[in-house]
Amino acid sequence: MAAINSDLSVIGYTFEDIQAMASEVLKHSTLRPKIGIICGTGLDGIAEAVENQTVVSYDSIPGFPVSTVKGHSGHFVFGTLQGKAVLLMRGRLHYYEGYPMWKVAMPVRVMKAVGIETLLVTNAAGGLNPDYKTGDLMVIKDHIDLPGLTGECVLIGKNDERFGPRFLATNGTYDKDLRQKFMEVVAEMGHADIIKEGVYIMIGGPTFSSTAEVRVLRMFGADAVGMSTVPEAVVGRHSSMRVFGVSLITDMVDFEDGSQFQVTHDDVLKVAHQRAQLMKKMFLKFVQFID
Ligand SMILES: O=P(O)(O)O[C@@H]1C[C@H](O)[C@@H](CO)O1
Ligand SMILES: Nc1nc2[nH]cnc2c(=O)[nH]1
Repeated sequence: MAAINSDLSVIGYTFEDIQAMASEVLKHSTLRPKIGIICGTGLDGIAEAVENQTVVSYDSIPGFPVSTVKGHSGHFVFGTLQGKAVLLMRGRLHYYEGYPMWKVAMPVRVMKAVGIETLLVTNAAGGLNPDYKTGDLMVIKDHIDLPGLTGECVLIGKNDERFGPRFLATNGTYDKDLRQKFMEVVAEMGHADIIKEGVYIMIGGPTFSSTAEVRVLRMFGADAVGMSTVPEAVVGRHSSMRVFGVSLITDMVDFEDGSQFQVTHDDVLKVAHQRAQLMKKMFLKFVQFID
């Protein structure tokens, strides 16, 4: 009798699958971007600033999963930002939507096959660090892959070395120069007061964390909690991309027992929309410095 799970080929897309999807995406534009941007929940305002846009809907790419979450519209946008060719993902995939972890970050492999070398990732997150406030931005200096630590690492499954190495060091995932440049840009724009640098912890979601859980997350050393980004950043590094991530703090978690405040997805979207224009301006300045 065959061993259970002996067919490892069912885990993951093949190199050829990814190449085929990338070719499909590339058919739609003559641009060959090296900068890729993944827009977090409600944070796709940056797409408005993209000039010479070509939109490629995920559902038009054979085999490509679709986004199902409010605030994630589900298409790639080719175009230029400050004259630089970019490829945006308006809509990401989350583990809690029911996708296996290896599928959640497969668009990053497609981006790599398209030619992306620098990956900029945004997300909406809850603030755990008591020095933060709603509306702050946290440049991600490191992450805690809670699903990964508990056996749901995005790189689990058969490894094709053409994607990257079997074993990956994930310290230093977030590019130091890009982090520094973003902080400088924001400070020059007069917003040094809202910019922080910290550790993002990924939970599987879709539940927002309980009071006991947020205490644990803080004890682990995390400054913000969210439900995405880490698989994308890990696959980005696995693909030898330069990775940058920034979290918008959409709410502050409450550590007190009996707290009446309960965050909702609409609260997250509201703060994301309030900050959309500012984030757009920051990214417009930031991309100028990316080679
Ligand atoms: O895609 P991101 O991580 O920005 O989305 C956050 C986390 C959940 O998907 C959602 C919760 O409101 O926002
Ligand atoms: N509290 C909290 N707020 C969020 N905003 C976006 N994601 C999250 C999360 O996981 N927790």
